[in-house]
Amino acid sequence: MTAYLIKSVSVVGAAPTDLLIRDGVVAETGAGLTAPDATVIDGTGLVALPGLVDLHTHLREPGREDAETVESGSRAAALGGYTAVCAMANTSPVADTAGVVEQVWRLGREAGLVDVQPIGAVTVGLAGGQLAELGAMADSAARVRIFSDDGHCVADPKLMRRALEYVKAFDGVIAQHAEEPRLTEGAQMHEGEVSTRLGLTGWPAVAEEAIIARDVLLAEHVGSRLHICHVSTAGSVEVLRHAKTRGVKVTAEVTPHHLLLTDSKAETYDPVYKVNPPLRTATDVAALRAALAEGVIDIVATDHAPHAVEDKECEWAYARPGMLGLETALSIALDVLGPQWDLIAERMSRAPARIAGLDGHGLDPAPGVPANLTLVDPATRRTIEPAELASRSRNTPYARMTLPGRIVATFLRGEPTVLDGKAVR
Ligand SMILES: NC(=O)N[C@@H](CC(=O)O)C(=O)O
Repeated sequence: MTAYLIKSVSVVGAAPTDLLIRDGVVAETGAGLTAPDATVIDGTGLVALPGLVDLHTHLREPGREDAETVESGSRAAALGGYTAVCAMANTSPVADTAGVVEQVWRLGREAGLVDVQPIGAVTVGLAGGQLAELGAMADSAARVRIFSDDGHCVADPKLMRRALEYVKAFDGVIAQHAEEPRLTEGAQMHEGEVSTRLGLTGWPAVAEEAIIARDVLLAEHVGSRLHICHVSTAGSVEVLRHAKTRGVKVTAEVTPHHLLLTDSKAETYDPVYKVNPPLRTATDVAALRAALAEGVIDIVATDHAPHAVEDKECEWAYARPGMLGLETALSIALDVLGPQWDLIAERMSRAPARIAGLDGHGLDPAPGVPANLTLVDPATRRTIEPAELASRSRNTPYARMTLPGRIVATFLRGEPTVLDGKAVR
């Protein structure tokens, strides 16, 4: 195993120091380190962060390997500074059995570029009718702790209650896609001034807020852990604030795109901006940013949703919802939050690792800690070219935008997955 000596790097924004990586761990930190056998990396101007952890990634394997595979998604993740991703269950077949979650887990190990932690479905086939084999998935080699029907809401309150009760036994968490389906029938975009003008059916904010309100009360009643996927409205923030004040065990995520883009993008009729939940208003964006800074929203999660060209480059009404996220998330966070490195480390690494219970991840580089880390160059700006992305899909909403920050290197247990901004394999 090669040793790496990173010279003069700022660890999470602190004064520059040297980091020696050896045998999979951070062996030493301090000024003026030497190690004749180590490969030296000049860290001047770079920031070392604990490897990023994504709680919400769609890897599309099994079933839609034309859009993404575990390997291509893992490479995109590593290039984005990630060392662990949680793979959503809406594959084909659905990850609702021990067999499928073990398959995804094994493919992740074989790719070896990030730790892939499968998420299990809450209900059989994501159909919302009966609970999936939560216990078997938890006991499997994949050790599933997060369950989600993401893409679909667990709309039946009784099933949601059962699921919360079930996972409590092993400190699992239900990650809810909060969307009251009766309120979003035929919805194409956020319900508001722009949807009225464009004549597109709206997805009202209340469809999200009503489910979050119901589920924080259920989680409180059961005493179980609830996580809310892709929070998108100012009203949701208020419901979450209330729940947290009451001590409900609820955590929440926001996506990079909901922190940056608004429903005005729909005016282009370019389906690259079609996503679930939809892009909202500038007021919502401001509330989400404030909630993230304050901690009412715990984490940034990408909702990386790759889609094949034929599913995106068509009429708006027929396009699938979803956007790429892994290779641009850190840049968007830097753009939105500025160089608040401790906040970025907390919201994109430490907190998601805690929620997912991922050992060895989300730990600041320090002696003895597994060397899962990423090196960021905050001074470089780069222009996003879809053709250059490692993802198999091209549906990035940031095409040809110039964004701050470049991932220079990523290490997974001491081995580089990215060096000089390029995937090692
Ligand atoms: N977020 C998205 O817009 N799409 C997700 C699932 C979903 O609809 O939430 C996907 O799997 O493509």
